[in-house]
Amino acid sequence: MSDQRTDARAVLGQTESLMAVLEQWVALGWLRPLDSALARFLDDEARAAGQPASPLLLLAAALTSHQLGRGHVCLDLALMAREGFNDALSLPPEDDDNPHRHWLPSELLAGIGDRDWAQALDHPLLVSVDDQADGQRPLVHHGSRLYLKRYWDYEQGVFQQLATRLRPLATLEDPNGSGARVLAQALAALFPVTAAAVDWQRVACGNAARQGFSVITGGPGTGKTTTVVKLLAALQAVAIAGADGNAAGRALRIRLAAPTGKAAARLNESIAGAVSRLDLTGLPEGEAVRETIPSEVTTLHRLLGSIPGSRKFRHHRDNPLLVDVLVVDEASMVDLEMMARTLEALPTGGRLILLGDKDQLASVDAGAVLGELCQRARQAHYTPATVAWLQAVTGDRVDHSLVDDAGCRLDQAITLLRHSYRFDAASGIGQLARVVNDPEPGSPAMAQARRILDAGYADLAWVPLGQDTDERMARHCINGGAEQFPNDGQGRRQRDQPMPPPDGYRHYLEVMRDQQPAAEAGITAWDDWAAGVLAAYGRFQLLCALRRGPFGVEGLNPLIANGLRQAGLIRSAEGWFPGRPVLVTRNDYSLGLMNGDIGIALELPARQWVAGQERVDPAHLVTRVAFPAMDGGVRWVLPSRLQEVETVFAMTVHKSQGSEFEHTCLVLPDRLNPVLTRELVYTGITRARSWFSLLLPDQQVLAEALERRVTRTSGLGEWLLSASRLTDVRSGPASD
Ligand SMILES: Nc1ncnc2c1ncn2[C@@H]1O[C@H](COP(=O)(O)OP(=O)(O)OP(=O)(O)O)[C@@H](O)[C@H]1O
Repeated sequence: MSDQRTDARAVLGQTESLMAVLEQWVALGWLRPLDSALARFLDDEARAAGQPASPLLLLAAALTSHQLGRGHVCLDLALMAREGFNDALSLPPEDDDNPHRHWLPSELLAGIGDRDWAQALDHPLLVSVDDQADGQRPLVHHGSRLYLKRYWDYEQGVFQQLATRLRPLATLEDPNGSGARVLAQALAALFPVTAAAVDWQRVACGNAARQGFSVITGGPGTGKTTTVVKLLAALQAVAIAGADGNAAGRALRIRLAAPTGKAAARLNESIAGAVSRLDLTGLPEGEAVRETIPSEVTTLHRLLGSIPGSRKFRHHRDNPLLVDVLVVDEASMVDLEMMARTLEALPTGGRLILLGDKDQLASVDAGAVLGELCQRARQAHYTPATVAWLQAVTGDRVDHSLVDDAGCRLDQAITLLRHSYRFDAASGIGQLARVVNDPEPGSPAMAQARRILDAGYADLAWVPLGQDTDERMARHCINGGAEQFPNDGQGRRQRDQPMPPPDGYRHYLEVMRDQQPAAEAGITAWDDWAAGVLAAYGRFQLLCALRRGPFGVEGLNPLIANGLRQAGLIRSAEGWFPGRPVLVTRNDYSLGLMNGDIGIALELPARQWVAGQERVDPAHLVTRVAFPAMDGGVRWVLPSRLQEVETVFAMTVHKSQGSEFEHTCLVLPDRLNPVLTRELVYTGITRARSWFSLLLPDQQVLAEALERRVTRTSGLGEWLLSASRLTDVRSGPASD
């Protein structure tokens, strides 16, 4: 051991030795080339300035970059020492089976203490200490955390922006003032039924109306969309009545956005439905309010005006958005950088309302902003002043167990919707999501999940895969696995209508084959057919945790495609075969396609212009990819124009965020992997609307996944929850 420590000292005593270890970690796939390149770059810069950096500092820089690649905003030195270096850094990766590894982080860093870090990080050219972080030094050291400067700036930007907005608006702060009275009337009209229990949707409307920044969070079907539409109606009622301090009678400019095109399209649909269902009869402004609520949802990138080839946007602090209220749905998918850019582009008096499920997987890129903001949502921590205001304005009396004299400003801005209207007590999907997300203390989450899975819920099936794994997976995904559900998936009803049994991929391919228009049919018939195929595709989706391996996208896609070909449902398993579903993996602004959009390749007659009219040419068949258009129609794209797409018979749970499918099937791998966590399983389950099936090669993998939570290192939650940090913004209400 002491020999090893001496060797480790030697590695950390010489830059070239350290760089050799970093290069080896890159070769093993433990670090990204980017991570070691950063260390090399910093070393060159420091040498050029005649102030060489210590190898320990270079190692810290490479590890900070490594952590960013894993979604952590910074490297937490104290946490690393506490949790163990290898665990905190996930090195070696769990799927690493290379027997010839060299150094482990725990071996290199054994015996490195606070003093060593402090000495190493004391480098005036490379590292600023938080309060001088306005310079250009590439790293920022704050407490036990080390940041790349850019991410420090994002975190501080989000913190500062939220801190200034986290206060009651002056026009609404007094519950007896005219603004609050108009709001109370609007809420009474929008929520006419007064139940004995607290109506959390009404509380959410009150809370969100009260301040410049708010979050409405809740699981699937808890009514986030329904609530935000009522909230917008209430805000417009107050604005039109001139009770919000804005120019009298002017309706608010509202914009709705989501992080991906797919999520935007889905919200587009559900918002339009919720707006049309709004009962406005009790509002003095009545129907006039409906017209002031937009139902068009855009992506955040489009809203902010992305500039191709740049991380910058057209809208920023000096060119803010022209909005009074910005609603961002699926906010769990918004990473720290995007949140910083969005807040920066919001005008000073503009409100931001975030909607999302705090328990879903965090964004792929660094940061878990929604999760951090909502850490204390379950216990609410509302102050007596908030509770009194809510009671005066909404009529709801929040239970005393949720009251906290010491609640901070952030707590007051968060509302958790606590009742699912989609999944009642008879829903296995709802029950399973609940125990996976929030198991009762005292017994393993797996035991609780098994109890639900074995309870015979009509909407749940689980299939332990043993022999003939490939064949069973393919059969399940092609035919829908109805026989795995109680009563063979027969006899369920939905809104008093009989419900068809769960589908697999066979369904949309049969729609494609059986409903294909006659060759000479007109353009509309072909468009309607494509829309029907796309809708049918949405009835089933296979989700998996990984990209690689037999249980990842790369193994499952050919497995399913070959199965479909053998079943005679597609004619080829490769290339642009008719029926190939594709997922867009990168935004393509020229085509108007967004990361996450799904299209299907279809064969149809070519179109040509004859005498000023577009006609089909039945003699000439072409392949085009149909994508759903925002207006409910179809957009056709030439396959050759699609550069960044992949077949999507199997989709990772990460990619599925923001989407829902009638029947969702989740397959887990046969061995543990770092991405397998409770959040991943929860997100997979909650993509299911009516049927959920789980394919398990090894139950132990599920058991272990359910015991692991995603933790992301960042300072945002701590900054926002720290009362002392908020004293400067507690000095008084904001002006509107
Ligand atoms: N207060 C309510 N009373 C009765 N039904 C409701 C209520 N609120 C919502 N619903 C119904 O519950 C379903 C889900 O609502 P909604 O789409 O608003 O939830 P969500 O949280 O946005 O869902 P998602 O999980 O899709 O994001 C809808 O059918 C809606 O009409």
